[in-house]
Amino acid sequence: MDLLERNDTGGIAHLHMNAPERLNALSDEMLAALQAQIDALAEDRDTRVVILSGAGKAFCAGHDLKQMQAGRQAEDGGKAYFADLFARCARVMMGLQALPQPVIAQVHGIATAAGCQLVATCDMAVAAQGTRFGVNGVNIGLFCSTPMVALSRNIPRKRAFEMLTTGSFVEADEAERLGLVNRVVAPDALGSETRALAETVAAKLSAAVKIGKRAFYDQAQMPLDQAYAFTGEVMVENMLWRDTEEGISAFLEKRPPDWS
Ligand SMILES: C/C=C/C(=O)SCCNC(=O)CCNC(=O)[C@H](O)C(C)(C)COP(=O)(O)OP(=O)(O)OC[C@H]1O[C@@H](n2cnc3c(N)ncnc32)[C@H](O)[C@@H]1OP(=O)(O)O
Repeated sequence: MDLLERNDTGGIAHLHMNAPERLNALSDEMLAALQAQIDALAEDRDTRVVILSGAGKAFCAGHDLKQMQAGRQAEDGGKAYFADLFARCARVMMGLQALPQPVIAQVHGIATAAGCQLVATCDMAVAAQGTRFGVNGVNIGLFCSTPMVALSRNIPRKRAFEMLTTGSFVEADEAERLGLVNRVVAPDALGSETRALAETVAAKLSAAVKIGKRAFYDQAQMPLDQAYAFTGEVMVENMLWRDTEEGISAFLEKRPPDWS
């Protein structure tokens, strides 16, 4: 059984973390497996949408605490290992955001610490009722500074700060109100609802979704005037495609588009 299973159907790549005995903790091996899939997906022209889920009773419980304790046995107390670990984790998170395809987290059970960071990093998320979200590193004396980057950019500042400093969990309904997840569904409908969202996006003109995803994050870094100038250029490029001409013609002629 692979640590990270991949199943491709209908232009949707489903990545399934499969280390339930450690609640899919982000071990060195799990980070490497995620990075390998990110590298492959970045070059994959057939995949339109990615789903990320976890096996067992939790989506992901953050960094692997057993490996972290082992890492500190090195002569330098683990300094080099930890620096490398957080750099590798950051590369995975930034890689997910930089993927051309939208990534949807399919979340159940618990998503905590770097696991909650994964949810915040994904472009969209669907959660099962009963899922709990936290950044509870502070409970073990480890402030979740790197998860803070994604969390503070995705939910209101004061609520992010409270989660980081109290280590307390947020229930699924509140996660939806905060915008950490798009929707909360019955546990037995989690797979089908996530798949339906993925299929809706996969049915759009993939090239448009892909330049749109890149522009979504790039423009967020810019002052207002630059953001309008930049997104205007993106739209000009998009308008010049034959498939966009076809999409507009199809609308005007009241027929489905026939994209290349
Ligand atoms: C900058 C970012 C930093 C980080 O990400 S640091 C990691 C921070 N993460 C945590 O502090 C979470 C630690 N885990 C927990 O607090 C609890 O778990 C949960 C609340 C998530 C779930 O509790 P429950 O449902 O009671 O499960 P269970 O019996 O504690 O866990 C099942 C098995 O999974 C192992 N496990 C859980 N989390 C981790 C982890 N993060 N790294 C490695 N192993 C983990 C346990 O030890 C245990 O294993 P066994 O059955 O052998 O006793």
